[in-house]
Amino acid sequence: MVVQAEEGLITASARILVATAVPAERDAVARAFPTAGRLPSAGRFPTAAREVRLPGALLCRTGAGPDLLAAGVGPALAAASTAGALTAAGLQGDRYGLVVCAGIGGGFQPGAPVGSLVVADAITVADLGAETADGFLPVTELGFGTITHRPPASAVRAVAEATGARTGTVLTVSTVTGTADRAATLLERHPGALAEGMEGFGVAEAAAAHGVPVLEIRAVSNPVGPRDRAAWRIGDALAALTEAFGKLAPALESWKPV
Ligand SMILES: O=C(O)c1cccc(C(=O)CC[C@H]2O[C@@H](n3cnc4c(=O)[nH]cnc43)[C@H](O)[C@@H]2O)c1
Repeated sequence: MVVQAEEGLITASARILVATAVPAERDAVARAFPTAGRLPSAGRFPTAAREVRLPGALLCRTGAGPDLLAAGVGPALAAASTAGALTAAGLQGDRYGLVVCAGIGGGFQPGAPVGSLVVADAITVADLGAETADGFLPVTELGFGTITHRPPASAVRAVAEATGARTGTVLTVSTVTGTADRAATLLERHPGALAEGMEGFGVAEAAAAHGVPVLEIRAVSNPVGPRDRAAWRIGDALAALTEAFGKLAPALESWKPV
């Protein structure tokens, strides 16, 4: 597989790490790689898969497909787990060429209806900063760090074309949005936001620290807004994730030089 991204050449030997939050999401991605084997009756992984114990996380090496990591819920644990996997690969001299954060997420309405797929052109942390009397200040305005990672545009396009995903900002939050007011505030601050999740920025920080490009793909399981558990469609979103990854392997192969 040869992929040219803005960040550099990803070669035929490049491996892909897919970081989800929970095992159910990881297994939804695994189901898209039938060449890796059948799901064993007693197990969760394709038969060709091998489990590698890493500090704080279990890595599933599918062989034919990408490596899969259930990295944990929230930006901090997802960053720690992803960094561990990237470090382990680097120490073995077998670095990853791409990290993909994938999972279910909330969709801002009407841009990202439940059941739709979103690929991030910006991975932005929404609540890292300071609350002041005059409103929220992002951490960058306090003189620290970054709040946005930008995936390679050519890769984002390839994913969108192959899967039909909508393209926009995916926000990372530490607290799931639960009111219409909060959703409106987030959209006012981030007019390009289509979805929110809890891991993307953490995964992206780890990838950036290792100089590896990152993507984020979210299948929308619920609307962002007033809390309504009856409106969750987690099964449908997991199925959409499987379908998306089924279309992704050829898309990655067809990425063109920028
Ligand atoms: O209790 C609630 O109201 C509630 C609403 C949505 C999601 C949750 C979760 O605990 C799931 C967190 C998990 O799933 C991703 N996720 C899914 N939907 C959203 C969302 O609307 N906003 C943020 N994250 C979401 C997230 O990436 C976590 O991995 C609870």
